[in-house]
Amino acid sequence: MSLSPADQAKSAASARALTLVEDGMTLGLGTGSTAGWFVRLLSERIKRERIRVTGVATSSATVWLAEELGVPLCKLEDVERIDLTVDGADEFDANLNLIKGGGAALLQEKIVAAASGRMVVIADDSKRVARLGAFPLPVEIVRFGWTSTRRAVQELLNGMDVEGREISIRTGSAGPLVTDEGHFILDLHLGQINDAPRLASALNAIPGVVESGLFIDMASMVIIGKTDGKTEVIERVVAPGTSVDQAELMRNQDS
Ligand SMILES: O=C[C@H](O)[C@H](O)[C@H](O)COP(=O)(O)O
Repeated sequence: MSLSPADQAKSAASARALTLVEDGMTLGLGTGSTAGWFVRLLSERIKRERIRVTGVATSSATVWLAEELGVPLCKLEDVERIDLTVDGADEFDANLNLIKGGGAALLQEKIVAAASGRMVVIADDSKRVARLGAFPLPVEIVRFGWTSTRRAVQELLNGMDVEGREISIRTGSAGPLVTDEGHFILDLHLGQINDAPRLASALNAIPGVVESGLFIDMASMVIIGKTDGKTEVIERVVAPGTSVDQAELMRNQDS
């Protein structure tokens, strides 16, 4: 079966991430089309090599896919720690900060990433940006009083160093889309975010905001799949959680 260039890139990044998986690991399984490739390749390796790994899914969609493919799952509440999480992203920058949540799974994804020893992002080149913000930033909010929360987010944006300030409520087939955790999603059309860590903290301080799709200092590696099947790895040398200013990034070209 010949793959489209996009799938070739996603599968190359996923195959490279799979080399980080060791027998006995507990794995965070991300959500989205790229993470879906990883789950598929993982399932093939489990069958081929009989490795024993357990997955913690980050959405109902990933639970469904993993169960369909025979990848063993457990709940996050049943494990003390996740060894490695592999997930996609909507954007990443040179500091390995991310925008996630295009598929509405940002909350479980962030909880799982935070519980992981290591978060590895798999992506194609289209996700690489000089500054985050061209992709609308998803913000998960509770349904109660959601218009008040939207107003508070709007007021916050008026004082923030961003290019655009439009906010939309994400809709599904029957009104506002409801996430796996029962919340709504606001999409913030910001164009360019000039201080992502500051915006992330300020959003999280608004009552009614559950989480934003800004993943700051959480990823330790981004694997970029290319349409020719090659990969490029960008790795954070210092431990995740260390400030961006101190982070030294290392680039490797792979074949
Ligand atoms: O909520 C969805 C996730 O954050 C996805 O990982 C993200 O949207 C990237 O998805 P894809 O790999 O399909 O571009």
